[in-house]
Amino acid sequence: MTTSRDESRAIFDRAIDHTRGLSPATFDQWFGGVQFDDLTDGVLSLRAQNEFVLEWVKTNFLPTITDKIRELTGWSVQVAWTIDQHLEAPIANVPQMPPVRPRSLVVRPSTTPPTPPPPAPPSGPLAAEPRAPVAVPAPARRPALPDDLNPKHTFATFVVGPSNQLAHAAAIAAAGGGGRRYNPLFICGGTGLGKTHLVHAIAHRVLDERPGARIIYVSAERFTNDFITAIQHHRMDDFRAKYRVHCDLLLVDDIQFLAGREQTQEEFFHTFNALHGLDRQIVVTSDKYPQNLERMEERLVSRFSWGLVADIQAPELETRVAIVRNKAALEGIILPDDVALYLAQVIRSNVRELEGTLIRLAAKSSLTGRPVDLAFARAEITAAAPRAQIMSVEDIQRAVCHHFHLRSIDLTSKDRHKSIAFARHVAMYLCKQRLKVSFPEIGRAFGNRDHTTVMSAVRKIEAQRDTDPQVRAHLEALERKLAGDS
Ligand SMILES: Nc1ncnc2c1ncn2[C@@H]1O[C@H](COP(=O)(O)OP(=O)(O)OP(=O)(O)O)[C@@H](O)[C@H]1O
Repeated sequence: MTTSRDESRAIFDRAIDHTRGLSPATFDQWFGGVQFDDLTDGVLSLRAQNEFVLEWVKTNFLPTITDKIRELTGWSVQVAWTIDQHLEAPIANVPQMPPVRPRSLVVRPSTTPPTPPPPAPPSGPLAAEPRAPVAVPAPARRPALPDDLNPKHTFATFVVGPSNQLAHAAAIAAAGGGGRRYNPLFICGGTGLGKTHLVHAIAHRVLDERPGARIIYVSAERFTNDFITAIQHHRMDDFRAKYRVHCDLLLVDDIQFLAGREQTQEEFFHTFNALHGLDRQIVVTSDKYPQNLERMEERLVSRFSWGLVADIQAPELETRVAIVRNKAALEGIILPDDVALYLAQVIRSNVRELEGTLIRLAAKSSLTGRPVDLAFARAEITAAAPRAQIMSVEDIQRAVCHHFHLRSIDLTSKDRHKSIAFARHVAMYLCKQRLKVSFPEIGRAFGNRDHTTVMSAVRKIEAQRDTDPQVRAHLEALERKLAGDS
């Protein structure tokens, strides 16, 4: 099939619109450095401003674009690239400033009007910079909070329990609040467990106590986009000054986003070294332990472990109850104790979900005029949540016993017979997979075993799942059973 230039441009535009729709802000950042040349008989000719843009677009966007073109035309698309520093008609118009509201906060020291500088500690990461003239004036009092720093995420609203107390204490120390300070502080844990909350709390605390402190709070994605914009606009000096010099406290959320982004990792490595060398506090969050970060340079991984790695586990029942009560009080929701307990019992996987359910119940209650009582909560949750979410450890134990023809007491007993131990390990693994309860909680439910026993059981089954077809078959059968039964 041969197409006219207009037709091929129209096809390309449709593919591009589709791709832009998936992530408009990121798209515009990148496609300001790409130009369409031609699309003829399955050969797509593109121009990139530099190699870096080319690589990024090729890795992150091209598959979506070429898939869409294939869908529209049936062509199996080949891409021909040219490097051209001076693009005449880039696909996206790049504004002078990054196109999205930066998910970062930079607080610069106050210079005008002259006000007494905030009391600075004699030394340490948050000590005032030598009084270099700074171009951007900032308010002398605590600056207004940007949207991306949630005003509710403070230490005061964070409920501390065994699952998060180390991370909490370390966060307080990182904010200069006493205790041994670790640099970097690496906070890791599953989704919705309070990592971002703690990082915001650090920023709030520092801003309260030292309004002049220069804090950068940034997601790793934002850091990446800033970096790219700086490269595109030849503003690397500004970028480096911002991150390496005019920064007393660097808070980076979701560092796992840097996976496989080698050049950004390299830049972050140097940023890290510069700040660490000046003893400026660095706090990083991640959904994984440093050593489990994939496609991350070894030297970065090792630096992440230089200070303290503090993990957050799924909260225990008591903490969940406290969180849900706290949230209700903050939102002005009247929540009877039995409903708080019920919610905490059935929603274990993450706090975000727990909070979301509470808000949903409150909204439904005000719409229907029904009070949030136990019957109402039960009915709503059963109707709304996928049943897998409200499955309990006991449900999994029951399913495993049924599958392996065991009695439930076998799983909690001290019996080390091979077949019983294997079934027990499988049950522990499924609890970790499906319920996201903490290792200690699982240990308690399996005859008060130590959390390290659970961790090793889970690891064992993970390894066998990948190598042993029989184990995989058991797991698949159980997964099916749980999906059907639950
Ligand atoms: N211990 C806690 N006390 C009070 N609120 C909490 C606690 N843990 C989590 N939350 C709340 O749960 C919600 C999700 O937390 P947060 O956004 O910090 O999770 P996260 O670990 O950063 O997740 P993700 O990795 O998905 O970004 C927030 O509203 C937060 O305030």
